[in-house]
Amino acid sequence: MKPLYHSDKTKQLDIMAADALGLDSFALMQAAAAAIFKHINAFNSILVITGPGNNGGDGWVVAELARQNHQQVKVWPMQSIESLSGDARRAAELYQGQTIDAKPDSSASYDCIVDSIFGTGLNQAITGHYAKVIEWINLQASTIIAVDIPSGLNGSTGNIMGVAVEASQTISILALNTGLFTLDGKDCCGEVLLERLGVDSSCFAAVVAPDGLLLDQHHLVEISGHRSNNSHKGRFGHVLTAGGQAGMMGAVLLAGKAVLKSGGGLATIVTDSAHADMVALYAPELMALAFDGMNEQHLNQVLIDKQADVILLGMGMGQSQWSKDLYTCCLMAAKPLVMDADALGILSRAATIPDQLKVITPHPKEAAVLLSCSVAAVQQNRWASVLKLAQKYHCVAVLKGSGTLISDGKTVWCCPYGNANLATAGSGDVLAGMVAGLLAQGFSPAVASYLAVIWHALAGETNVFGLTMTASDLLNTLHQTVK
Ligand SMILES: NC(=O)C1=CN([C@@H]2O[C@H](COP(=O)(O)OP(=O)(O)OC[C@H]3O[C@@H](n4cnc5c(N)ncnc54)[C@H](OP(=O)(O)O)[C@@H]3O)[C@@H](O)[C@H]2O)[C@@H](O)CC1
Ligand SMILES: Nc1ncnc2c1ncn2[C@@H]1O[C@H](COP(=O)(O)OP(=O)(O)O)[C@@H](O)[C@H]1O
Ligand SMILES: [K+]
Repeated sequence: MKPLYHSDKTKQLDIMAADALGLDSFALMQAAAAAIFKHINAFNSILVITGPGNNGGDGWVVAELARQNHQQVKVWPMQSIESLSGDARRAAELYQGQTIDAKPDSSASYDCIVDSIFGTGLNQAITGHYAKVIEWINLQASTIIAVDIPSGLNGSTGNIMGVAVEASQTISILALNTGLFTLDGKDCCGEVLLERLGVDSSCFAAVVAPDGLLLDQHHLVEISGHRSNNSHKGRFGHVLTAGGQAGMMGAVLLAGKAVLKSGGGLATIVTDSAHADMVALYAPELMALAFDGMNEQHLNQVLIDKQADVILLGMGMGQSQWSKDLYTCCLMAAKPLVMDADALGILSRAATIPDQLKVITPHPKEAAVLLSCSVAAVQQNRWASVLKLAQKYHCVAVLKGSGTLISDGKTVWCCPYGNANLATAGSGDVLAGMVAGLLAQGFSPAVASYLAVIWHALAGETNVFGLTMTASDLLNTLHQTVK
């Protein structure tokens, strides 16, 4: 897994890399620019837009390399050369080519625009002239290559600070920033490429602790690779999936089916007595158990008789007295618990956190309730929010959304896959069922969570349904990613 760093660690990493390579800071800038230049050396016409700091410095060096390569290149500096300092000033002074001092007229077109306005040094919302230039960049049909970070994107959190470049490609230098992969990061970055400059950034990890780890689809081999032929369904766990009050039966059915689709051996739906008989009509492979709010003892007996390995609680459960009874009853069973949806509201008001709670799977609004803050506060720093969730509830937290984050309270894993086609009713219920299904098969809570998130996101991203995809379609395409 590639380490991810908040952007305030960049300077420290730059110094370590320069040391490791035996370079001074200007030679490091030249090395960074040479690595970026490899990605633009085939374009005919290039406009490099440079900012006030070292990100701009990179741009000036790139432009000079393009000029020496006989490409048509112009620099549009956002600041006069005299106002620059340090390495950026030196880079600008070494540039021998043309500059422009205003927006190109509409007849001029460039195959490629290099965005080297701001990188890790962005420290406030972009306004005024800079904002207008970024808005202009986003209207161009050119290939837009962002140096290090798309200008305007907060490299740590993935928030757009006023306005941000929407790049075709982002070429990160030395290490990847956390903000490239969550919230607005994915929309701003396009394809993310890492240029290590010959330094293995994993060797930094012992000195500068990463703020996150980037998940990779290769982890999915862990799912299909662990089954012996001489095994039976009892070996793959039994999940009790509890919820589904009137009008929301579908949620618990999707979750229960996802338990089986993700390889769980047995799945029982615990639901309102009014619908329990309908479960088999939806999916005959599911078992059903009626809960009428009064017979806790009966449910407990079943939990023991059926030897449920995991309880998944909350999908379509509501917040009524029946819901609270079901919550209480499921907790009495003292089985590993996964909580989603309505169970999270009850958990947020509960006097105690159950010891057996293993995983919570909130979307940002549910996370806000769990952390007693606003949705904006959760999203303002998803990295800090997921850590807080895991630490407060002593379990693995899955903070869903674009760039889902998973944490066990120490490490944060980030899933770079998935797209907005997953923003469809019930897709979170499918994810919760997958987490529980993998947990029941013996994966640890953290591994079950991140494997389910990768699998779910890839299935959503790669299936043929596109935006017509429903949660049921998603269930039916899981096999295309893992068999
Ligand atoms: N040797 C190295 O160091 C290497 C560095 N490398 C490259 O350097 C980048 C980091 O460089 P950096 O630290 O200079 O930051 P960068 O993003 O260029 O700009 C900071 C400037 O922007 C200004 N500013 C900030 N926000 C603003 C706003 N909203 N509106 C207006 N102005 C704003 C801020 O002003 P200040 O607030 O300080 O007055 C300051 O002047 C990194 O991403 C990588 O590309 C590589 O070459 C490898 C070697
Ligand atoms: N824009 C997006 N990009 C990637 N994944 C998304 C996006 N929007 C939603 N998702 C994923 O879809 C699922 C939606 O879950 P949730 O909001 O709980 O929906 P529901 O309650 O309808 O099941 C989560 O796994 C979430 O990460
Ligand atoms: K940039």
